[in-house]
Amino acid sequence: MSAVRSSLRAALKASNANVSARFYSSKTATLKETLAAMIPEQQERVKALKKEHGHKVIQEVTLDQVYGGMRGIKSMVWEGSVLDSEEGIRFRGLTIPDCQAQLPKAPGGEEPLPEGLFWLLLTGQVPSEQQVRDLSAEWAARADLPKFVEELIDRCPTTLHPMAQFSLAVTALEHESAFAKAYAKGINKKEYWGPTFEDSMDVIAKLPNIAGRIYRNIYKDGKVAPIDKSQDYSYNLSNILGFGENKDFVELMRLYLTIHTDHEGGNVSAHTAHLVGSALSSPMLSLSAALNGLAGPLHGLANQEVLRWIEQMRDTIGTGVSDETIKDYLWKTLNSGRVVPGYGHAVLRKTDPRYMAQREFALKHLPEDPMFKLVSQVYTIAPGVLTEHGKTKNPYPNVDAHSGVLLQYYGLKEANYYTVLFGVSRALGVLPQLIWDRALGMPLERPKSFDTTHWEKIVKKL
Ligand SMILES: CC(=O)SCCNC(=O)CCNC(=O)[C@H](O)C(C)(C)COP(=O)(O)OP(=O)(O)OC[C@H]1O[C@@H](n2cnc3c(N)ncnc32)[C@H](O)[C@@H]1OP(=O)(O)O
Ligand SMILES: O=C([O-])CC(=O)C(=O)O
Repeated sequence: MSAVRSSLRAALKASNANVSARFYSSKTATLKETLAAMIPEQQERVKALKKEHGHKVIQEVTLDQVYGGMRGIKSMVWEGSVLDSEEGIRFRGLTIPDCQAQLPKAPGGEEPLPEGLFWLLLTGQVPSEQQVRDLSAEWAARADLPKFVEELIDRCPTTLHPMAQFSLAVTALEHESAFAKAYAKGINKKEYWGPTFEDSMDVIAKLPNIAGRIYRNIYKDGKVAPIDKSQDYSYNLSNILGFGENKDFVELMRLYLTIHTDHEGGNVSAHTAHLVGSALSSPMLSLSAALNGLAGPLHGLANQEVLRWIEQMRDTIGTGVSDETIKDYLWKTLNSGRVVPGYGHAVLRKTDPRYMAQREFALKHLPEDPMFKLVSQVYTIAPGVLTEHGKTKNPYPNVDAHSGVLLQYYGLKEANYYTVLFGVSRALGVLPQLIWDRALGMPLERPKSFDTTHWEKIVKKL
């Protein structure tokens, strides 16, 4: 082992690398080692940027933006991904097709492993196959839940929404937080990122057991399969849900968990994780807050709403119907004062590439499924209707317009559960940023607000 590597090892041990230490025997750099090596340079980069350009004015803000959900106000730092309104998301500069081509796959698999995307989001580097295998093994090794969290989930009434159960269980993991314990002992600010990394790895590793247990309790026999330590994250999640035997479902999970991770910083779940984390709340509390935002119907819960809406459409008008019939159905939804779920976006102005990735998966694996055909037909008709309706700035489908139809095809038909899978994936996107927030010493987030009387005075003076 080189001198650099052994001094890194000593530094990491000092920064609470309890579980990671088990993987030091690996020949390739671990994720924590890779990250530790990057932090000083990034700290210097940000320091220099602020010193030289900190005083510059970036943009003007209008009153419409203040009253309009802060759309377009450039006010956050988010390292993992940037969203272009026309092109869609790039993860550390890579598009979804780039990720499909470049990220490591499971043996015999064709879709990227979300472990690789997590590595990419955190470090900006495409990991080697060995690094991804080691990360799968590390997550599997950390997957066990504390007994009281299992009992907490088991005691939830089956009528409690799966997202509420999910958020409860993640909040309860606070009990295990290395960051909260280190803070209570008086950890130096410079070392915050170490226990934040450990907590993030722990909480992500435990999500298949939480998500799987909720599903098995509400919809099945309550029996939860053990984690297979030789398998990847998506296999284990699929297996706990009860779909481990179905290779195509496992492949779908790999794609699903990769593409739902991150969508730059301003979306409700990412922004929430960042905001709550800025108070130095633990990764567990920050993530559970993000999940509560994801559970709203204008955000992640839209995937549940889409499947319900498509099923209601099928039950009302049937399948194999004319375009005109679908058009009428869309108008009925709009005229009743509801949104068309899965369509529109706060930033995107074209079809979401995450929708396209799922559509391509469907064209390959389930081209004849009647529900997929219905979704495809809506895809050709809804943009015209929404344009004619004239309200939405984006008449095209977003990620949530497609996910449900894939899951139902493989037998995961319980739409109320769908956002839990979104939440598992979103954890892999928001926690890397929280680690960087701590490494860069990002401050408490606290924008200025005024009441309407003040705003009236402010704008009248302009
Ligand atoms: C993972 C994700 O979070 S992706 C988004 C998932 N959510 C959905 O699919 C729900 C349906 N879509 C929507 O409600 C919206 O398009 C949102 C919430 C995603 C974005 O909201 P905004 O940025 O405010 O959209 P926009 O500026 O285009 O809205 C202007 C008007 O069009 C309406 N509109 C937007 N999308 C739709 C839609 N799909 N159907 C009907 N009306 C719509 C808005 O409700 C708003 O109406 P209002 O002026 O009466 O308040
Ligand atoms: O970007 C947004 O506002 C919503 C979204 O698509 C996501 O969070 O995945």
